[in-house]
Amino acid sequence: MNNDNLNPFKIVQNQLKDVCETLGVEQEVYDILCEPQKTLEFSIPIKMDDGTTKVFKGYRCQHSNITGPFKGGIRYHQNVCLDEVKALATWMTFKVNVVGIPYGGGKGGICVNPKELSKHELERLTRGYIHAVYHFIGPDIDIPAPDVNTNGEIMAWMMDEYSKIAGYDVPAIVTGKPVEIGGSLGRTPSTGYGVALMAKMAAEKLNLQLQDLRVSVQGFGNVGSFAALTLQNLGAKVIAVTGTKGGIYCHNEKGLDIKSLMAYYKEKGTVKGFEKYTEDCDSIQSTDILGLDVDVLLPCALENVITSENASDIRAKIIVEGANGPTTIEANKILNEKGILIVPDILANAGGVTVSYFEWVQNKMGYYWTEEEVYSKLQLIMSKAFKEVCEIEKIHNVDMRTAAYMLSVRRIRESLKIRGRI
Ligand SMILES: NC(=O)C1=CN([C@@H]2O[C@H](COP(=O)(O)OP(=O)(O)OC[C@H]3O[C@@H](n4cnc5c(N)ncnc54)[C@H](OP(=O)(O)O)[C@@H]3O)[C@@H](O)[C@H]2O)C=CC1
Ligand SMILES: O=C(O)CCC(=O)C(=O)O
Repeated sequence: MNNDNLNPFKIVQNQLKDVCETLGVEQEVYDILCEPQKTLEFSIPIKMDDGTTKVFKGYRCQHSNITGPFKGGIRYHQNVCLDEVKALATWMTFKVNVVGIPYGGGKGGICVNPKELSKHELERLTRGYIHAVYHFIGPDIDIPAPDVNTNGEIMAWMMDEYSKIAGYDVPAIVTGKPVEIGGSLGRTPSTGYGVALMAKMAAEKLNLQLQDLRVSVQGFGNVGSFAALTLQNLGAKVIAVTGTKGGIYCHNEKGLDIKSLMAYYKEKGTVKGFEKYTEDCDSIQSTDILGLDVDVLLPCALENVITSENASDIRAKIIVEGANGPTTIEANKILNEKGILIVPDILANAGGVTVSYFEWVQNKMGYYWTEEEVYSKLQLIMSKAFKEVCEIEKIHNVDMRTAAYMLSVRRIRESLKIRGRI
């Protein structure tokens, strides 16, 4: 029986409460940020391929636009619910303010297992979602993007449907679009790239050499795969990867060949079975990933995977949270006591929204940057945020998560003050 608080919205409210107390800010800061500004909950009926009609539950939550338009992804998953969407939207507000980009926080989702839908059903569902939120979102109001089980193709359908209703092309309505229709170079790998960059900076902080690092990755979707690839390109060895159906572990000194694993995943939709095609590789259970003997652990799947029940098994020196909310509050305490360095989600996975911001800026200018420009601007923003968080960590003798929240809440408070809201 797990006694951890597993409600992500309660978790983020607790995180906010703690940081407001640590900073000693006005009660109004907590009162304004502890609930979203607006949340839309709706039904999306769609015609299935067999002629029947099914109704899906959809959400879009606008947590705060005090520092800019609401911004955040849309998740398609069978566990999507109101409190999860509210939590993810709230984390977005803190995330954009850690990296200092001019956005607020939002998030959306549909309660659906997209793997059970045909491509045509998925397209109708996506277009139905846009019909439901059309009057709620806008390129200067609330800008969706990809999250779990959504991708460039889905963003293209969203942009197309919004533009059809508007009567003209509105590329800046979503980010994470294919480059052919106004997407930014580098957006697809950006979250994983940023996670890898944060792992590199965390290793440097502990005086560890990248070449000596053994890395494990939970989740091999957009974030996990590009984090693994980037770390391998930087010289680290990725020795284990898992997904929902199981995973793989590599015994040799070189680690997994991530490019081949990505090609395998693209074809099969799972990492399971890759061991049959690779030397020195075994299959492992999904749950085995956390306790492996590695230097760096990258949780890149879902919330609440590191709990008080498994935190003491973790042997990594560094955890870089690619996923949003992978660590419960109770587990965080155990990991801190063990002296594990955690780069928190609101910093670690901010590379995605940062390049989304670049995409939106490029859409507004109608002028597009090279990949090198995108990556160099991303590196500047993320390494600056990492250093600012470390500075607060040192001055206040707190962990990196608390420091990241302190940096973010201070910035939001400043905006509230200047705008005359408090
Ligand atoms: N996409 C983005 O730009 C951003 C995403 N994030 C966060 O990163 C996380 C991952 O998102 P993303 O990569 O986009 O999502 P994807 O849908 O691309 O991939 C999700 C991955 O997680 C795996 N997974 C799900 N549940 C489990 C589990 N219990 N154990 C092991 N693996 C599991 C899936 O396995 P399988 O392969 O078997 O389906 C899949 O590989 C989420 O928390 C998301 O909110 C954060 C910032 C930006
Ligand atoms: O790219 C974006 O706008 C948001 C990505 C996202 O949903 C996240 O950072 O969790």
